Amino acid sequence: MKKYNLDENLIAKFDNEKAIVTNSVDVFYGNHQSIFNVNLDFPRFSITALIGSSGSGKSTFLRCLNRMNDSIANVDGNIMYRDVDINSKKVNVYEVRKQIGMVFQRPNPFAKTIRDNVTFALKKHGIKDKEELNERVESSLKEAALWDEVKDNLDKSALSLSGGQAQRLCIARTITMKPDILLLDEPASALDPISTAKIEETLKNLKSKYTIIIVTHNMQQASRVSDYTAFFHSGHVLEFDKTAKIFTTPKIQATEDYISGDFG
Ligand SMILES: Nc1ncnc2c1ncn2[C@@H]1O[C@H](COP(=O)(O)OP(=O)(O)OP(=O)(O)O)[C@@H](O)[C@H]1O
Repeated sequence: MKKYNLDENLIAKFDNEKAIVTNSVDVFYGNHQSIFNVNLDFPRFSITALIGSSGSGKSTFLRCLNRMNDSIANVDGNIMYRDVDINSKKVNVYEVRKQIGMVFQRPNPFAKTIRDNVTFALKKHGIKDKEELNERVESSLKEAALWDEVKDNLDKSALSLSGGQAQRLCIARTITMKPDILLLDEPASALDPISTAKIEETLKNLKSKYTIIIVTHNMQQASRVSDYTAFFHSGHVLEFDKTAKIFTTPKIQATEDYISGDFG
């Protein structure tokens, strides 16, 4: 395995408004440290890709951003969202997840109707008005680019959807809560190229309303959809910059080796 200089990290800062900022984030699974001193500013209304080889810490870091590591790891450092450190145990995790939603690698619709998948969380939060629920179903499915395909079958089981449709339903289910930030952990890795293209198109359309942070192994996908890219290696972020820069003129050898496939 090649050795890279972990001190040589190049984290660009931008003037854009920030959606979420991490300061000195370290993550420990028991005694094993998986994330080291990550300081990243995520620009608002843009897509940031987290790239890096398997085990480099992308998912662990992503999960810190809406407290999904609470029961499995110790997370140190500050994660600032709207002037609040959401890593503080005093902060209500359910409130955090209302603002910062997550979509997982495998589409995981509930064994309910398409409509009920979208309204489930809304009803839990006390929204009962039928008209409002119907409006939210339509607008969320439209935003997730699924409405045209399912509008005549809203009361059919979500389990009858294809993998790509189910993943767009999971996106609709998340955005129906009107979050600020959408986290996606390899959302297209289980999908065929056509479904993947639809997800990518959907994400590009969503970034006018949401800040999106996506973990991907797929370099073409990172270069197609993202505005910014963070390169993870052994739990460190070695380089963060505009995606166009990372993919054309990376500043360090490790990034160049990773994106050109000459890494390990
Ligand atoms: N639940 C867990 N318990 C203990 N160690 C874990 C756990 N999850 C991840 N790790 C360790 O943390 C490190 C980072 O893993 P993580 O899954 O975050 O990397 P990744 O870059 O997302 O990898 P992949 O691309 O394969 O999903 C690895 O050493 C992994 O073994």
